[in-house]
Order: sequence, then C-alpha cells, then structure tokens
Amino acid sequence: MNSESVPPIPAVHTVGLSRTYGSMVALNSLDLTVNRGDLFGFIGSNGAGKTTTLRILATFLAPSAGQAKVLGHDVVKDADAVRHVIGYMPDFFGVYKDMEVTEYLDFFGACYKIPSAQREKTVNDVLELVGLSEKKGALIGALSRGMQQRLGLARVLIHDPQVLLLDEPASGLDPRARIEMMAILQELQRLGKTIIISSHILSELQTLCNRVAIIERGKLIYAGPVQGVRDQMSAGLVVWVKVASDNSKAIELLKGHSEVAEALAVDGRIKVTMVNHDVDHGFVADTLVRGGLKLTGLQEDELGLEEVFLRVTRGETQ
Ligand SMILES: Nc1ncnc2c1ncn2[C@@H]1O[C@H](COP(=O)(O)OP(=O)(O)OP(=O)(O)O)[C@@H](O)[C@H]1O
Repeated sequence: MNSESVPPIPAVHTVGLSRTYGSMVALNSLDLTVNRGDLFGFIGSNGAGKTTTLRILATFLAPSAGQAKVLGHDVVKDADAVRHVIGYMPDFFGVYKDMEVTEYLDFFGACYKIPSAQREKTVNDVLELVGLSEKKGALIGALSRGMQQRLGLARVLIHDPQVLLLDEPASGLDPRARIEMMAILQELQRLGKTIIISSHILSELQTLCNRVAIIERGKLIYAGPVQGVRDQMSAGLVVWVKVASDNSKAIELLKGHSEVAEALAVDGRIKVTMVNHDVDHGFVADTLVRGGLKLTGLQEDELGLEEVFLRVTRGETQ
C-alpha cells in the first residue's frame, strides 16, 4: 500500500460504543466517524445519549462495550494522550465567581503546565479569540451568561487542543449571545479545529455544521451532511402554488401528472407533493399555464431540520 492510499486518521471514531447505567441502555452500539476539520452537530432530544457520548470521548466515563478513539488514541487505553488533544466543555460547569477572568485562565494554564513566561500571551490570545479581551480584569460573577459561556470556551482552548467537545455550549443564551458563540465556533473551525457540538436546538446547527449525527435512545439514526438528512427523510418534494383563480381546475391538472403524488388546497394555495424528492418541478408552471390558468406564485418547500428531526425520531423521546 503506498502512502497516498492510507486513509487519514479521523478526529473521532467509535465502533459499537455502548454504555449502560444498571439496566438502562444510555448508548447502544454507536458507530460514529468525525473527520478532522468538521464542525459536527450532535443532535438528539433530552436523554438521547449526547452527554454520555461526549463524556466517554473526554475520558470521564468508561464505555460498557465497544471502542472510541480520538485522533487515533483509545479513550480507555490511551486516556492521557486523549486529554492532551481534546478540549471538553461540559453542559454545566462551575465558574469561580470571585476570581478575575485572567486569574481563572492563568490557573487552568498552570494546570496544563504551560510555562509561566508563556501564560500571559496564551491567556491574551484565547481571550481575544472569544471576544473577551475587554473583560480581562472583570470578576467572573459580574459577567453575563453569554460571556461566562465564552470564558468556558476560552478555558478549553488554553492548551490549544485539536478537537473540541462542546456539550450544548449555546444553551441558556439569548439569540444575540448564541449568534456570537456560533461565530466564534466558525472562526475556530477556520483555524483548523475539529468541533463537535451537541444540541437539541436544531435550527442553529442547520447552517453552522457541515455534518451532523442524529441520535435517539442511544442509537444513531443518521450521520452525514445536513442536506442528506433532508433528502433522506423527505418523502417527496413539496411545491406551493398560487393561481389567480380556479384552484380546483389547477388541482385536477396537476393530479393528472405522473410526477405528482398529491395536490390539495391549503389556505388559498395549492400544496403539490411530488413522487420523488429530486424531481425537476418546472412542469408545474407549464401544466398550469397550458391549462389556461394564471400562475401568481410558486415556491419550493424548504424542509427545515427541525421538521426532519421530528420525522426521524417519530417522537421517540424518553
Ligand atoms: N449517572 C447516571 N445514572 C443513571 N442514568 C443516567 C446517568 N447519566 C445519564 N443517565 C441516563 O442515560 C440516558 C442518556 O443521558 P444523557 O445525559 O447522555 O443524554 P443527553 O442526550 O445528553 O440529554 P440532555 O439533552 O438532557 O443533556 C438518559 O436516560 C439518562 O437519564
């Protein structure tokens, strides 16, 4: 085998990863690959197993069965090596409210054995990355929730890890703080980090992540590009049509077309569901115009990830 054909080591690779708590199966044979450089969304409703997975990857929790590797290091056999390459931000973390921002980061820098001569620069760099340079001397307790989350992110960046495991980093943030957090994550991806972000807030991951995995009851339901979720889950493309008059004639004309599975009037418009997802819907306008009708609107239905998720999980939350 020549060197070009050796596949790159993925950022995260799990095979048959399982975790039980007594008789409760929290994670059920999870096979997951996250490539280097991915901004990877890990999606699941409450209790789906996201935190359990991230804690195993962060070496805080032992798997009951299966294997997990981070950049080729086994999380059980090679836990120390894993800890060096990851930055783990738990869903709930205590902040030392009476400490100043720089003191706090300096403390964690010392824990990671960053030499004191380097620490000031490292702390300044991470503060700049998360947009907190102005708050260097502030008491942590006086920071807003969004700032505290960003400080938490700064903390996990202090040893310059390659893989970030972020458990719901945007939870509890207002829309503005959430957008700021997402912008920072995009910047970190641009800097070459691999980022796994868990969330049940789907709409924000839709545009942020290049790949997503959906888990439910500890089982993987989907892994791949965001667009793939929509394609896989949407039975047929939906197009919304508006005609100047005579909806019933329009429906009759459309129903006569072999690509149309269903056409029905909904709130003054016509919802046209195609047989397939990847159909060219140009024929809809042709059919109506040739039938003597005046078309006043035509819009493809963009199936949101939220809706897809609901379809995918069929409400199987615990
Ligand atoms: N220490 C524990 N002891 C017993 N059961 C646990 C423990 N930790 C988690 N579980 C159970 O394992 C399942 C998965 O939990 P986990 O926290 O991984 O889910 P999650 O997807 O992160 O959920 P959330 O979005 O609510 O944080 C849940 O049913 C949970 O109740």
